[in-house]
Amino acid sequence: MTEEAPPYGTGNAPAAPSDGSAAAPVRRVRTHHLLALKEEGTRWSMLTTYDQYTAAIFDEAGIEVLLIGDSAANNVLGYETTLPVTVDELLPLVRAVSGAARRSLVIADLPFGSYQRDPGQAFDTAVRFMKEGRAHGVKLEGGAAMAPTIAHLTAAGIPVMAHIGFTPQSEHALGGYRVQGRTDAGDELVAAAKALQDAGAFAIVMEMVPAPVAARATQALQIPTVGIGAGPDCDAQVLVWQDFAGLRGGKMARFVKQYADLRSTLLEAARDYRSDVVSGTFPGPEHSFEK
Ligand SMILES: Nc1nc(=O)c2c([nH]1)NC[C@@H]1CN(c3ccc(C(=O)N[C@@H](CCC(=O)O)C(=O)O)cc3)CN21
Ligand SMILES: CC(C)C(=O)C(=O)O
Ligand SMILES: [Mg+2]
Repeated sequence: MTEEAPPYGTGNAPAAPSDGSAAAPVRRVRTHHLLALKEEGTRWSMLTTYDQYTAAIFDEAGIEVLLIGDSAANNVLGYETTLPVTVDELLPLVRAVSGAARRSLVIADLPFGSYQRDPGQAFDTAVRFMKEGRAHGVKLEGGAAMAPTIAHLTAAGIPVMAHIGFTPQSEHALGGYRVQGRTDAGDELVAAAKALQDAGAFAIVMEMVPAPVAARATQALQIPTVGIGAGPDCDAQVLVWQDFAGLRGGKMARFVKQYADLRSTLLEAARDYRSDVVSGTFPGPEHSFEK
């Protein structure tokens, strides 16, 4: 006897395409594919995601890499910055995303304080994200000082995405949310990118870096650069999903382009629903059980 699937959730199983077609076997995006894309001059995209439904949708759309950002701190959990979020808070989100993504590469962001002590601490945290969260790799913030940590993780078979420029976990040391690598600090940024590549990183996020500096780093590296506020010449781009989909209100950073207006859509839907409930229009007979 076959049981019908309940009309909710996915049981965290790989999502079937929304057109109702049978789930065809798909090939997972791998880090070496991203390197090959750079070699052939093809750009690729990354979005943050923190739950199974957005993960399944972005996967179906062909987004090559899904990042469970530590930005879940401010975009999901309601903290002001990324600093307070813990490994235990991020792990269930990582598990939700990796369970729903069939094709996208799933990368977990290591939160503040979970990897900076030494390479051993970074290893322990990365292993938790890969064993318990089923991530395919991790991302960590920091310049050349992170090279030994990246070398240690990659030697253990853990793909590592680096993150330089404006690194939000260091906002108090960097003096706030500002563009990094202006003037002669640009040379330092390119040098750091090379050091992280040499340590084994498979890609490097460059956040809020002047476009010419990001272009120079992109040209100097074999591994792909992933820009966010780093101009048009990076090999890939990343945005926080609530920014790109217009879910959150408020002032957006300059680097955000809004591709939808989900906040307005949901606001209108919630108002309509409430008004139907108050007026007695919902539920109707079609939503009721006669016996
Ligand atoms: N929703 C969201 N989007 C993000 O891009 C994001 C997060 N959250 N959380 C973690 C970090 C923090 N990030 C931020 C936050 C603020 C600015 C910002 O205020 N930028 C201004 C000032 C730039 C300047 O003048 O130097 C801007 O206009 O871009 C930038 C990046 C990027 N990340
Ligand atoms: C913005 C991306 C790169 C990030 O680190 C995050 O969302 O946490
Ligand atoms: Mg982050």
